[in-house]
This record gives sequence, structure tokens and C-alpha cells, in this order.
Amino acid sequence: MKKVLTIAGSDSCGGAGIQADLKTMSALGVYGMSVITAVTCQNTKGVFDVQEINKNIVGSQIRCIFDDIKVDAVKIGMVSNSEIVKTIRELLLDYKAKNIVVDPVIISKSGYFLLKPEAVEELKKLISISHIVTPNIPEAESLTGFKIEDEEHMKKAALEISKMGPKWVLIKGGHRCNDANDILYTGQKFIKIPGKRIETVNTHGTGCTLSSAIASHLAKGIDIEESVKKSKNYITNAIENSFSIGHGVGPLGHFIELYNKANVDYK
Ligand SMILES: Nc1ncnc2c1ncn2[C@@H]1O[C@H](COP(=O)(O)OP(=O)(O)O)[C@@H](O)[C@H]1O
Ligand SMILES: Cc1ncc(COP(=O)(O)O)c(N)n1
Repeated sequence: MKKVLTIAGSDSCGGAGIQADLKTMSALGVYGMSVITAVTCQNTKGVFDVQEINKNIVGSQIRCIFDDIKVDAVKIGMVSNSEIVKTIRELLLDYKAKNIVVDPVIISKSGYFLLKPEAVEELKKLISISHIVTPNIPEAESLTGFKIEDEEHMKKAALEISKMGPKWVLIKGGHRCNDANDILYTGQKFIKIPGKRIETVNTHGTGCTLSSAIASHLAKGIDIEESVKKSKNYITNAIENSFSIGHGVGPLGHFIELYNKANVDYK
């Protein structure tokens, strides 16, 4: 069985972060492992508190895994502060980690800063060692410094972010209200990943789920364009099967039987 590591924050209500990552990996038939960077106190209404994990403990978790287990892909989400980001980058380089997917988590949907503003420069260095980076529109705006209002701007942002050194860039369009099209940049060309917009408030953890699905597909040896397309199918189905559990933004449905029944092209 392929083994995929998520390095991210814990979400107590189970919709995003480590919990969403592990649910996605299980649904896609890979073995999920975790390095926790922060414990967030969170529910469907928002993030209320955060305890960052000491960088030495983050480093120690990474070493425990790589010293013992062959890791087929790594997904990185919430990384909280620059010391943690630097530790992760240095260790992944030391261990020659492959198939690194960076979801540059900066701000939650509920508006909480999950990354200290001073850590954005360090985050760019982490992006430089990634196979693919998957910013949403607000994150792409933070990374590039310009406003994104249409698909041309998404392409411009992809080009700018590509200069930071990742192999591929996926700009996610979930924050635009008319469609759910994403733009993939291969370093040479743009590929539009079309998506139909689903009207629901329950979109907690969409970015975490998409990046974990990409890492899971890469781990299986599927090429990057196909991994992104399959993961887009997975996220669309998970949003279609999302549901309410509290008073705010509910989680996605990681129900592999519904995914298979939807007859999406899944390997
Ligand atoms: N309401 C929606 N309907 C369909 N797809 C969506 C919807 N919201 C987000 N997506 C898709 O989910 C994926 C994650 O995007 P996004 O929500 O922008 O990420 P993030 O969670 O990082 O903000 C993208 O493929 C995006 O197009
Ligand atoms: C631990 C953690 N990681 C990531 C997110 C982003 O998810 P969303 O954008 O859906 O709030 C989150 N809310 N919590």
C-alpha cells in the first residue's frame, strides 16, 4: 500500500486540516500518516484558539517517519510560523522527500490567520521545493501582491508563483462565485480544470481535501495532470455529498461508495 504523509494542523471538528487529509487518504486507498504543526480549537462557526507545536517536536515527528518508513508523497497544509516552515523544508530536503504538495494555508474560510504574516517569505521557500503548489485566490493574492478578479489574473498569478520554483501551480477558483474552474500551470502551458459550482454552505476543508487527493494520486504513480483531474472529480463529489453537523460551515462527504456510484473516472 502506498504511504502518504500530511504535515498540517489539527481541526477539532474534523472538517479540515489533518482530519480531512486522513479521511481523504483512506477513501482513496492509501495509508495516511500525520505530523501535527498546531492544534486548532475549531468548529463549524470558526477558529477560536491555536496552540502551535514546538518546532523541535515537529522536526522529531518528521524524523520518526522518514527514519523508518518509505513515504510516497507528502502534503503540507497549515504550517503556522516561520520556524516550523523552515524546519519542514530543511528536513524534507535532507530526506529527499518526493511528490511534495504544498497547500499554502494562510487564512481559514472563517477569516482566522492560520499563518503568521511574517512567515509568508519562509512559505515561499517551502513552495520552491514543491512538486505542485495549490493556492486559493486570497492565498495567490498574498503570495503575488496583486488582486485576482478573473481567469486572466489567475493565469498571471500562476506565472508569478511559478517563478518561486515549484514544478506546477494550481490556482483554485473556489472563491469566485460564478464557477469553480481551476487553472493548472505546467511551467509551459495553462490547462483549465473545469468545475461546476455547487450551491452549498458546507465547504469546510475543500482545499485540504483537494491537496490530499492530489498527494494520494501522485503516490500511486499517476502523473500530475491526471492526479489533478482525478482529485477535482473527488472534491466535486465530496462537496456534492457535504452535510451539516453544527450551526455553520459543515464538512465534506468522504464517501467512496457515493464517489464510485457517481461513475467518476477513478483508479
Ligand atoms: N461551491 C463549490 N462548488 C464546486 N467546487 C468548489 C466549490 N467551492 C470550492 N470548490 C472547489 O474546491 C477546490 C478547493 O478550492 P477552494 O475552496 O478555493 O480552496 P480553499 O479551501 O483552499 O479555499 C477547488 O477545486 C475549487 O474549485
Ligand atoms: C487546521 C486547519 N487547516 C486548514 C484550514 C483551512 O480550511 P478552510 O479554508 O476550509 O477553513 C482550517 N480551517 N484548519
